Amino acid sequence: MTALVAYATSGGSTAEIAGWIAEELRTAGLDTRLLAAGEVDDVAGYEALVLGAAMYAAGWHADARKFAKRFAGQFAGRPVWLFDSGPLDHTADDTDLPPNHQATVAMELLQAREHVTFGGRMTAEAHGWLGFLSRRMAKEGHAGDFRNPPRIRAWARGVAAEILAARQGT
Ligand SMILES: Cc1cc2nc3c(=O)[nH]c(=O)nc-3n(C[C@H](O)[C@H](O)[C@H](O)COP(=O)(O)O)c2cc1C
Repeated sequence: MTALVAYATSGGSTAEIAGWIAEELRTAGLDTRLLAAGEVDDVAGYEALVLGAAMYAAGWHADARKFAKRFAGQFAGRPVWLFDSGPLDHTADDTDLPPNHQATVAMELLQAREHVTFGGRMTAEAHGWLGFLSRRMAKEGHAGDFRNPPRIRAWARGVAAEILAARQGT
């Protein structure tokens, strides 16, 4: 049995968070695949899903939105968790941020158990459109890494425990 950790990213920081989560699932003894959301074309074989999205313009990264639509209803009976990463300050750690509209839709489509928001990261070194906008936002004082690996890893250990508990129930 294999868990899937899928992520939607433009600058790579959400992919890194997904990697930390996958590491914790593996440490807990779960066989785990880590894939970009756009690379997933079949979900039939997975016992559980963690889907993560970078947040842009108050919404979810398009690859995560498309994933939720493509696989709507296909995780029935299997546990699903959603996370997003975005705020360039400490609000995600200090408060329980509610899911935005697109995350709420994804929760319904995938019948997710839980949604959580983690802080984001922005560097001025990104390329292309992201680099252009990031440099502008960095000048306004928004650059930085607001991810919290201990919090993310602790959350992932809780997810792993729930996946293992779900196995007992089957
Ligand atoms: C143009 C732009 C728009 C953004 N819009 C939001 C937003 O609406 N809400 C938010 O929480 N974070 C926003 N962010 C911050 C990103 O979500 C954050 O940098 C995130 O870590 C990026 O993830 P990625 O590196 O995986 O693409 C924005 C960043 C950029 C560059």
